[in-house]
Amino acid sequence: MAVLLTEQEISEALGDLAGWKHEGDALVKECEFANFVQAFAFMTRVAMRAEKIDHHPDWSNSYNRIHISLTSHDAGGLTSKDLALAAAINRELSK
Ligand SMILES: C[C@H](O)[C@H](O)[C@H]1CNC2=NC(N)=NC(=O)C2=N1
Repeated sequence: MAVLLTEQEISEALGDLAGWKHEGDALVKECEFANFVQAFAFMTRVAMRAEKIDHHPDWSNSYNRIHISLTSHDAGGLTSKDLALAAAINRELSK
């Protein structure tokens, strides 16, 4: 099982993760797109990345908005896998 990050490790990492906030045991981000198709295309790209790193977002979609929450369920909090997925999501958003 992955090791939980310390508060200091989390706040340091957030410096490089634009738009992400630390809430409880999760990193959260709100995304807005031009329309539903753009939002769903983004979710599909992220789904492929999530499968590759075997770490998956908790998220919800309403038309052009997506609420994303990342946590490591098996570890009971934030791990390096959440940071890796948050960085991968930001890379997809910047394309
Ligand atoms: C067996 C497999 O590694 C686990 O089920 C993985 C898959 N994806 C996961 N994703 C997230 N966010 N948390 C997990 O604990 C988790 N566990």
